[in-house]
Amino acid sequence: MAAESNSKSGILTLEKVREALIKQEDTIISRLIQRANFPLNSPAYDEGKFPSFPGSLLQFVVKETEALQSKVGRYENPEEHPFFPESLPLSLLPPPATPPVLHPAAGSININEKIWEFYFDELLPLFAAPGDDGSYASAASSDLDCLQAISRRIHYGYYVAEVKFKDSPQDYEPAIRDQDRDGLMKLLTFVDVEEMVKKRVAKKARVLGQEVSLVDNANAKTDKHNASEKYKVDPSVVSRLYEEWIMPLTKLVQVEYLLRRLD
Ligand SMILES: C=C(O[C@@H]1C=C(C(=O)O)C=C[C@H]1O)C(=O)O
Repeated sequence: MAAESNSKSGILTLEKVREALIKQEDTIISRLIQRANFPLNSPAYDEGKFPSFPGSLLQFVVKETEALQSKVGRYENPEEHPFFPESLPLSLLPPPATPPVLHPAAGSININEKIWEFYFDELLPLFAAPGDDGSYASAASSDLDCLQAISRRIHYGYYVAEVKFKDSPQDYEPAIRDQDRDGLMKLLTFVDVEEMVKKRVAKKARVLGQEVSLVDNANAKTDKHNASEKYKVDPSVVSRLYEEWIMPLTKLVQVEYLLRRLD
């Protein structure tokens, strides 16, 4: 998957980086909707359930998919990280010709373990209905699609951090020299932007996840936010995903990157 053009061109502005994050919202929400087409399908996550695989069916799907994607250069993009980095095959393509935009520190910051944990332990049960319809391969591929979109969004924090640093090195450098995590967190946090993000993603979940029918529903016409209206993924879950996990982890990536930015 190609990185957005701003990450390749070297002309990084906060506006462009934020535009890229906004586009990624659509991808994340569409993928959650896709996963919600299947019930939880818990046997896909049981280790040893299928003797043909060493771990769970899900782990098998993720490892095999990542091996293939690694060979075609997916992980040459700094914002793309594998969930199983151990013994991945190398890319068969020549390295990217464009000069790197980021400090090399980006390569050593991978918080996919945290992402994996919250996705399976907390998020998935909030939007996948209980039950088992036997379509384990589809559910597992769909999980990987969600995980990759969320991971990419969170690790995009490198670009956010880089552009904020370049815009005001005089503010960031003292905090970096003091290795002051709290100070950096304060500098890079924009509460009003975060509030807008939460509202926008809930709205997108309402628009992208509405049931479309040829018959007009009188209630839907008069009350767009009717509580009885059914969405494919609950908009409040999407808003919570951003509030509790995506935005805090994007900021964690920013802090980790900035702490190493002067190395
Ligand atoms: C990503 C940014 O940094 C922080 C994290 C945000 C996010 O993850 O959406 C939003 C606002 C900031 O507090 C930004 O400023 O756009």
